[in-house]
Order: sequence, then C-alpha cells, then structure tokens
Amino acid sequence: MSAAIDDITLIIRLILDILAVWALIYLALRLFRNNSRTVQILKGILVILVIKGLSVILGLNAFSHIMDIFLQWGVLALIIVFQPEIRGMLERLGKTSAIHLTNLTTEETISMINEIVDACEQMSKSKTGALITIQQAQELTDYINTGIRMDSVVSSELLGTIFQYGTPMHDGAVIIQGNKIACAAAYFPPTSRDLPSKYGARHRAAVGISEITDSITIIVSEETGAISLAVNGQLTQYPVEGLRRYLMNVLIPKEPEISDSQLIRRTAHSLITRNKTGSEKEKRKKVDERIQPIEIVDFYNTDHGGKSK
Ligand SMILES: Nc1ncnc2c1ncn2[C@@H]1O[C@H](COP(=O)(O)OP(=O)(O)OP(=O)(O)O)[C@@H](O)[C@H]1O
Repeated sequence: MSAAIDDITLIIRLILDILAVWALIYLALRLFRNNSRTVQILKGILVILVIKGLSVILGLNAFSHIMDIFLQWGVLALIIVFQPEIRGMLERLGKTSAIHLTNLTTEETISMINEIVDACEQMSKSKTGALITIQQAQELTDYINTGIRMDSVVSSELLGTIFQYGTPMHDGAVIIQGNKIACAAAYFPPTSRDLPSKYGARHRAAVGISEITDSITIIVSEETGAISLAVNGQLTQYPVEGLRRYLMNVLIPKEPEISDSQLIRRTAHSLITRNKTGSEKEKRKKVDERIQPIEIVDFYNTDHGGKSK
C-alpha cells in the first residue's frame, strides 16, 4: 500500500517537475520572442555548442576546454545582455498588481487627464514631438533620475512648453507621478524589438519602457502628429477622444460600491437607452468610433506593417 502511495507521489512530483520546466521555457520564449537580438544570440550559442561537440568527438581537449570557458562566461554575458528584460520580469513578479498608489481624488485625476489630453491635442495639431510617461504601481525613480527633476502640477501649458522644439528640456520624456510632473528630459532604454520602419527613436523608447514597467506612455509624433500609447510592450494609435477614454478607464479608481439610488438611476438610464430610435443608435455608433484605436502595431506580425483596425 505504502509502495503504491510512494509511486503516486513520485509520478505527481515528476509531472510537477515537467510542468515547471515547461512553464519556465514558455516564459523565456514569451519574453524574448520576435527579438532579432535573441535569435542572433541563440545562433551564436548553437555554433559554440556544435564546435564544443565536435572538439569532444575529435578528442581536442585543449580546444574543448576553451569552449567550456566560453560557455561559462556566456551565461554571465546573457545576464548582462538581457538585463532590462530580466529586471522587468522580476519587477513584474514583485509588482503589487494595478493598485493605485497615488492619493488623488477622482476629480483631481480627471483634471490631470484633461490637462494631458489637451496638451497632446495641441501638440498633435502643431506636430510637436512629445513623450509622456505616467507612473502606475511600479516606481520609475531610476528613470526620473536620468532626467531633469521637476515637481510641478500637470498642466497643458507646462507640457506644451516643455516639448516646445528648441527648449532645453524638449528632448527625452516627461514622467508623471500622481498629478505632478516628476521630471523632464528622461532617458528610457529603447526596445530591441523590430518595429515598423516608420517608428523612430521616440517610439522605440516608449515601447522600451512599457516592456519593463507597468507605466502608460503617450507619444505624439513630430512627423505626423499621431498620438499613440505604449502599454505592456504594445503600441496603439488613438484619436484624441480615444486617448481620453483610455486614460479615464485606467487611471480613475473604480467605484467601491454603488448606492441604491445610483442603481435605480442606472437601471432607468439603461431602460431609456434600450428604447432609443435607430438614428440615435447611429449617432452613438459614430461617437464610439472616435474612441476606437486607429492602429495597433502587431509586433508578432512578420511583415512589421502593423495591423489597422
Ligand atoms: N531613449 C530615449 N529616451 C527618451 N527619449 C528619446 C529616446 N530616444 C529618442 N528620444 C526622443 O525622441 C526624439 C527623436 O525622435 P525620432 O524622430 O527619432 O523618433 P520617431 O519615433 O520617429 O518620432 P517622430 O514620429 O516624432 O519623428 C529625440 O529628440 C528625443 O526627444
């Protein structure tokens, strides 16, 4: 009987072991996939392994020993090369979910969002390049330290002035903590992924910071005036109202509980909207289109053309 239990325990342990290794390989592939640098490095490792195998078969002991040293140092080299990805992964593991760490009230958050969106709208019209990162649960202190410290309440005028071409702080990113501009001219590690060629250094930097932190980054293109968001390593182009809606959805703390009177009001509202006429529905559809993404850049698409919505 006890032998049977031992066997079952052994089988469960084996299955768990295989699952754990499988999960590790899956995570590593997910982290590094579609990254041309990774493919090159993997090819390099493969070449060294083949040479090492050949040297063992042919009995070239000294050469085989040198290959061993290469492989040992290779692990260290990999850790250094993939430092941003590994660091991002560890930070994500230790992340305290999307808890809003700021003490902003809903009104303050809405006001901040409106200031940011107004600034982006103006900069989009005047084709002023901008990079604005909003801190979420993960601290961005390391990146704030690369820029010029500020501690000013977010306003559209200030953002417009910072990114005005030719001013000392227009290069680099603005980082927002709470409703304050923590710094300007910050430097982000650019992504190593293959981006469509129409995107340059600014977009690379935005995708880079979104890969290693949970921050939200807004990019205004100097070339086209297009407004994009970089979140979780994905780039999405939005119309102005889409940007506002996105920020409202993500940054405004969720209502804890709705009261009975609110519930009655919402039910009444949904009953009224259910009886809307066709033309009113059409109008609603039109309004909704203004908040739809214009383009989502699909990094896993091999032609790198991005996919349009
Ligand atoms: N690593 C970085 N971190 C922060 N800001 C950066 C970084 N790299 C570039 N930038 C900013 O991007 C500007 C250059 O943008 P560039 O024109 O190359 O990018 P782009 O993605 O083509 O954007 P645009 O559509 O605005 O031309 C720099 O002047 C600088 O302000």
